[in-house]
Amino acid sequence: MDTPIVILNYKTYLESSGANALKLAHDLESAASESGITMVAAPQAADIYRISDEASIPIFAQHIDPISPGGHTGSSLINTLIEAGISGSLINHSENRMKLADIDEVIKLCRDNEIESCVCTNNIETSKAVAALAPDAVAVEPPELIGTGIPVSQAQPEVVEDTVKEVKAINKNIKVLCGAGITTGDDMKAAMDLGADGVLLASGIIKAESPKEALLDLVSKL
Ligand SMILES: O=C(CO)COP(=O)(O)O
Repeated sequence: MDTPIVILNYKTYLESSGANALKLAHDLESAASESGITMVAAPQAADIYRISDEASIPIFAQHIDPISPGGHTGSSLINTLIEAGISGSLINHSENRMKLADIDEVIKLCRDNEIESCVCTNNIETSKAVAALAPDAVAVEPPELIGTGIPVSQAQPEVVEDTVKEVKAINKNIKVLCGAGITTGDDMKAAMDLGADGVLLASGIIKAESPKEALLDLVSKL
């Protein structure tokens, strides 16, 4: 089996913005090299180049717009994000939801540009719908648990287990991650025991006193 994946969604916390975004990237870099676990940073668009210039870690965008080059003021163009240093993107995060047709368009843009697509979903049913679009990964995150510190893998294990089962039945090549409230080694181990390929998380690491120690604790039970 492939190694577990950790994606850290930087969101728009001050602790993960600007100079702090780079500091966190170095924490991810050293935690990944000490643990051997793949750790991906998903910073704000404005911080992507800063991180790719200074750190050696995979970087995902938090969002890509379903557009081609031209007149789209204020949008995030995939070509520019790739040049800035991304190798993948989150799509349809609960805090930035998209229409189904636009999700499909962005998955295709990622495929055509040979970068990874990770579509966020809110439950088992939307995970099944998205699996039909064949992204590289689906990340199921019940919105009511996001930012609460209550881990989906322990509070709603059936959501993780059934999403894995249903998505893999549609397309076994799609990786299934879970997120919302994931913080500790026990939370991540519970996710992996339920069949997940990894976790997508934010506040538990970003708000920790030592993000690097929190990352090492996260993967300590694997
Ligand atoms: O939305 C999330 C990651 O994309 C989860 O956020 P928290 O880890 O803060 O609950």
